[in-house]
Amino acid sequence: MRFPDCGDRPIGIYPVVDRTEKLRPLYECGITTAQLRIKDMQGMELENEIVEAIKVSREFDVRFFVNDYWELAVKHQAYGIHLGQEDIQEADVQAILDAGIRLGISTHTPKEIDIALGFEPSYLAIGPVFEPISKELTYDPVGIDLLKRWAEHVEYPVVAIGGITIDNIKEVAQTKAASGIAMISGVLEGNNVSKEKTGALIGVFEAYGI
Ligand SMILES: Cc1ncc(COP(=O)(O)OP(=O)(O)O)c(N)n1
Ligand SMILES: Cc1ncsc1CCOP(=O)(O)O
Ligand SMILES: [Mg+2]
Repeated sequence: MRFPDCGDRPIGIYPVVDRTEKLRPLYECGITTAQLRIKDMQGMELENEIVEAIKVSREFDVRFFVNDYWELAVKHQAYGIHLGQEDIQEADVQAILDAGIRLGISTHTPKEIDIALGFEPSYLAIGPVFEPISKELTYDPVGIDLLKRWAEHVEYPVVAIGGITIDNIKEVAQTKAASGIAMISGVLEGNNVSKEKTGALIGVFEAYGI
């Protein structure tokens, strides 16, 4: 079932945004992987957001993932889809594979890692590394040591997520366990993209990451 990989470059700093308008400033900073995670739209408004996001991501040759809405990602040929543990059980995984679209899966425990490995995904996200800022989770923070230990058993690219900001990213990058480091609030100043923070995050990843 193996899903296509994300290419030779590390996934790198991997912003997760709630609106397409946030993507261009991130791409202008040199971001090469990003995700659109919309929780407050539906219908044509949602589909138009995704179509526009795919368009601007292709313009910058960015590896763009859609969160949750796998049918729209397949319909509009997004680069990839990110699904959670519940979503992956309900999705038509074969249809995603047949469409040649990449698949990222969330994990929070060794059991969930084992489940995700069964899908042979393009990457496997592990989190929350620290206390998450933008999402309430029932899972305890994984921490740096377990991130390293769990990632050792994963032969797919690992993405770390959860509470990661410019203040703590160095210790995550130094594990060299994560091909990608994802965040929601870490690239923002209020509700706007901070090019300064984004550039600093990229600098740390390039200096200490894989
Ligand atoms: C890179 C990355 N990792 C984890 C998540 C969380 O996805 P999911 O479990 O589907 O939860 P929601 O984001 O939908 O609340 C993610 N989106 N991206
Ligand atoms: C969606 C998600 N999945 C695990 S933690 C998280 C929220 C990440 O938000 P932040 O980067 O602001 O902590
Ligand atoms: Mg989701």
